[in-house]
Amino acid sequence: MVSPSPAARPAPPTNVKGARVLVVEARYYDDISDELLAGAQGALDAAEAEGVVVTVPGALEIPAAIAILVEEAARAGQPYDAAVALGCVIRGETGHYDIVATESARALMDLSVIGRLPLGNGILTVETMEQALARARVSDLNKGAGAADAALAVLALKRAAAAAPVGED
Ligand SMILES: Nc1c(NC[C@H](O)[C@H](O)[C@H](O)CO)[nH]c(=O)[nH]c1=O
Ligand SMILES: CC(=O)[C@@H](O)COP(=O)(O)O
Repeated sequence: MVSPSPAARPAPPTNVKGARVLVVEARYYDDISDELLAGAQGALDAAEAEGVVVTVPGALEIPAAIAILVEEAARAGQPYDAAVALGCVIRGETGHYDIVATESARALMDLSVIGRLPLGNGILTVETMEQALARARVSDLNKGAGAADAALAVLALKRAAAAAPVGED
């Protein structure tokens, strides 16, 4: 089996400075969440974006939390520019793993595509705690930063498209 290696992280986009990013973390495993959050916050800091962190019980609650908070922030005139989902789903004895892993991912994809919301999915779906730690640790695969980087990359694309719509003379 190929061992994953830390992916080279991209330089932060230049047009996301000051972005307001909602970070929703499912604090199901504290040690994992600490690492994912530190990684995501580091990526947002590097891009000079503002992270607003909200905690929910588990991965299944993340999509609804994002949907609710994004809508309320827009209504309040303080919209979020992007969102990051952080969590860890570790397979147990039953099929519940498949529900939690698949449904949270599916709902996040729908939220992002339908809502045109730049969204990074940092919900780990793994077999063991060891796999989770290797992916969560900032000093290792740093998947929290990867999720934040992904959200910022799509936000940069969105802002660039808005600034110069395709086909405009
Ligand atoms: N087993 C894991 C869960 N399960 C809980 C669900 O996410 C949800 O909170 C519950 O079904 C109530 O709606 N959540 C994780 O984030 N990680 C797990 O490993
Ligand atoms: C991912 C889960 O929901 C899982 O941790 C629950 O464990 P089990 O399948 O043994 O109930």
